[in-house]
Amino acid sequence: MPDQTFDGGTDPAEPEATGPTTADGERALPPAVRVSDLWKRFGDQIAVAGIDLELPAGKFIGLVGPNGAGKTTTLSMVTGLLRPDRGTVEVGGHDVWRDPVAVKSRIGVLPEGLRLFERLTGRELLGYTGRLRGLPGAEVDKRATQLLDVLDLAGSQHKLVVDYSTGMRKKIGLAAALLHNPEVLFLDEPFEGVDPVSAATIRRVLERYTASGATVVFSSHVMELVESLCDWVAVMAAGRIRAQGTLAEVRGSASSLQNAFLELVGAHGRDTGDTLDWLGGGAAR
Ligand SMILES: Nc1ncnc2c1ncn2[C@@H]1O[C@H](COP(=O)(O)OP(=O)(O)OP(=O)(O)O)[C@@H](O)[C@H]1O
Repeated sequence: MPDQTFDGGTDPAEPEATGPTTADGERALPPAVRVSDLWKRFGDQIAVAGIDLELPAGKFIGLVGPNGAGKTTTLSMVTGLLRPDRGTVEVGGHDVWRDPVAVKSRIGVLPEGLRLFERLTGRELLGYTGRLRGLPGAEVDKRATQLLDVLDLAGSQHKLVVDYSTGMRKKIGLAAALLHNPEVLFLDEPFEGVDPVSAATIRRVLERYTASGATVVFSSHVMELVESLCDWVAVMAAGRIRAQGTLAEVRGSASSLQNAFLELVGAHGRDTGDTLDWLGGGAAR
């Protein structure tokens, strides 16, 4: 359990600690997330086509793929927001659809298209979220103060969420997702629309969180970011997993994750030069 993250006590909603890896990292932990034969179809569109994933505990995990690959659909099913057509998902050994309460007490989620209670202030939002999570009021106050401070939102804590910028919304959403000290944190595009200063802040918080034994799973298109942050990567394209493993395994002999990614999704050397021959100052209007 990553309790030292915010100097918090153990979460009363958490019945037992999973325990971090040993200093030498030798002790094998059960996977944080296990996905088996997961499918989702929207009409004629197969968004997720039978994926299997085993996401190791205590790692910073990147789920990458081109637009429309099925990342959001996968994360929505894994976090219990969208019912799969077929397949199973386990978080910490608990089935997401058979045992949703056990799973939801162990996870934090920053979904795509984050919906927040807009007419609350940032501070009120955290207070409300903490009480919904069953935390005592004094503990919620303490953790909220620390999170607002660390995420550089203390000066805006009494502003209504509706008046927050995109980056501030991501940060207050992240604070709400972390408040109950989850074992696994799922983030859909956490750095999109976030300025470099805020991105560095978010990054520091997440690095500290994983260093204490917790697991972060995040989706992104930004390969440099994934390469610099993640220990473990899953590459998705057209609803399937093309590769999964440590960063070194997925990168293979390619010079960068970006190049490995382009190979894996079949986009290397794609030519646009001839098709757009009308585009540019020298071309006929
Ligand atoms: N509610 C829905 N109804 C119909 N089709 C959907 C729905 N949600 C997703 N899809 C389709 O499923 C496929 C996967 O979409 P998804 O949003 O999971 O991809 P993604 O990898 O998250 O993409 P992006 O990186 O662009 O956010 C796409 O073809 C998309 O159009």
